[in-house]
Parts: sequence; C-alpha cells; structure tokens
Amino acid sequence: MTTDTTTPSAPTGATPGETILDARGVTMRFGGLTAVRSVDLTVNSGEIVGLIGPNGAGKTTFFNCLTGLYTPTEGEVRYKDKVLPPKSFKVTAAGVARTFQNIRLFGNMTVLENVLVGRHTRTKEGLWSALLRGPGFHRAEAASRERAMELLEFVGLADKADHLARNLPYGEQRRLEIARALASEPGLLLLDEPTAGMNPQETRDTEELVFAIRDKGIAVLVIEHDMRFIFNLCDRVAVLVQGQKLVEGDAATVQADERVIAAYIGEPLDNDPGAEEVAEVEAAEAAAAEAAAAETTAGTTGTATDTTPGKDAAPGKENDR
Ligand SMILES: Nc1ncnc2c1ncn2[C@@H]1O[C@H](COP(=O)(O)OP(=O)(O)OP(=O)(O)O)[C@@H](O)[C@H]1O
Repeated sequence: MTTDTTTPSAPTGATPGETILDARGVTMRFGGLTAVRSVDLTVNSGEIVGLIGPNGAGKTTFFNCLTGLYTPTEGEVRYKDKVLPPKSFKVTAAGVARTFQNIRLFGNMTVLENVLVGRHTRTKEGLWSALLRGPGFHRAEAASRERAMELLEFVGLADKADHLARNLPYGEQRRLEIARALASEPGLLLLDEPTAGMNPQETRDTEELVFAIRDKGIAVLVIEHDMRFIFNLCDRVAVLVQGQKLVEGDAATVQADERVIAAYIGEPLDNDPGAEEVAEVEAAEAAAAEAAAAETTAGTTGTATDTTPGKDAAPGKENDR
C-alpha cells in the first residue's frame, strides 16, 4: 500500500531491455595498485547480469564504485541516464540497492526492524514529525511496517518478524539482507556473493528468490564464485581478471571461452605479457632437471653425494604462480 506519507518507489517501470545502469571507463586505483581498470558494463531492465572473476579480480571494488562507497579514480556511472552521486545513501535513494559480501545486519534488532531501517530512503517524514510523533508520522510508520511485512513474506521470513536478527540461521540472515535492500524499492539490486557459505538447498532457494526479484521488475547484478549458480541464473555474464573485463556474453559464450578457463586455473593467457618469462623459467627448470638426472646417474657409479631426494630438484611450479 502506498500512502501520501511515503515517497513513491524508485521507478522500476523502465522499458524492457532499456539500459538502466551504464558504467563507463571505471578505474579505481589504490596508491600504485589499479584494482579496476577502465571497465564498461551495462545492465538492462529485466536482466540478471553476473560478474565473475578469480579472487582479487576487482569485483567488489567495482561494486563499491557503482554504489558510491568509492569515488572512481576515472570513469562515470549512470543510472537511468543520471550520473550517480558518490555517496551511498544518494545512490540508494536513486534506486540502486546492494547487499554486502559480509552480512551487515543489526544483530540486536528484530528481523522487522532491520527491514524498516532499509526503508529510510523511501519515507519523507522529517525530524520534527518523528520527534513530535504526529499523525503524519504514525501514518508513515504504519505504511512502512506494512511494506516491510510484505517483503518479509516475499523472502519467506514473515513468521520470524519478531526474532532477533542474530538468532536467524545463516541462510535466513542472507535473505533478510536482501529484504532490507528491497525495502529501499530499488530498480537495480546488486548482490555481492549472496550464496557464500550456503548449503546446496539454500543456494537453490536463493536462485529462486533472485528470479522472483527479477520477475518483480528489478534488474539484478550479482557477484558470485559459484559457477553453477551464475550460469543457471544470468542472462549475461562479465568476467573480470586483474581489474579488466576479459569477456562478456551469455553463459554458453563465457563457459566456452578458453581465456576464462585459463584465468581460473592460472594458466598464462595468449599474448600474456608474462608468457615469455614463464617459458624461460620452464626451460631453465627442464635444463636443471636434466642436469640433476645426469649427476644422479654419474653418482650411482661413484660418490654418494647429492642424491638426497629433491635436493637438486627444479623448483616446484607452484612457486611461480
Ligand atoms: N581499500 C583498498 N585499499 C587497497 N587495496 C584494495 C582495497 N580494496 C581492494 N583492494 C585491492 O584491490 C584488488 C581487488 O580487490 P577486490 O576485493 O575488489 O577483488 P574481488 O574480485 O572482489 O575479490 P574476491 O573474489 O576475493 O572478493 C585486490 O588486490 C585488493 O587487495
């Protein structure tokens, strides 16, 4: 129920397929480290887009640039054609909500209160109204509670509205985080590793929940390491490697791309600037192994020196990675 005491939801009624998020040339440097390098990414209305990449690829940093937690060193992020301000609460008010990799609930507040906190960008009752607790405040509060309960119903937590958040099992805490993000009535929801630490059933439930969110007209951008989850869920997947977008496409395209496989298993990429050095190291290793073998053969006919296993062995490959 919407009353005149709440601001309208952030408009979600974009034309299907219309670009709602448009990040261009986003670069984020921390001192000498470029965590994100000139990344372009769009999300269209009605889409679920995945962002994957090995650990340290820059995914969360990129999310932080999109949501105003960081001001990108270079580049621009637009939501529905407006440049997003570099302040988290303004980004939320504009219609972009997020969850975090590490759960950030108010553990000593109830489940319902946690969702109510998420509604603050959508209520326009001011300080005086709150202090005086006049009729406007009570109407706004009732409307907010009603909406919060709807959201708890939606994520399957309505019967736990009065429980303390910290007493919920892990999977339910993650759902509560999603309900709280939805309380700001976003047009785009960003999920940072929503299934981290979940069991397979909880992961499947989260998949269903994300589809249901999309069916409500909310576009979703999701970071996740669980590939099955990503490829089941996403219309489009972008792959970040060392801060750069390596590949983007549908699940089949990304899965078939050898560069993605290489990035995940740590093999050097084609034209990788380090490939020459790796080849040199491998040649040196092979030469050292040959020399060690020759020496061992010689040793069997003479002295017993240098036969300790591994003493002269070429360094293990893992040291080079
Ligand atoms: N605030 C910061 N200050 C300095 N360096 C940072 C900061 N935040 C991230 N980094 C560095 O930026 C790089 C990208 O980190 P980021 O957390 O964005 O990667 P990620 O792809 O999200 O990794 P993961 O999958 O492990 O969460 C890493 O080298 C990280 O150490």
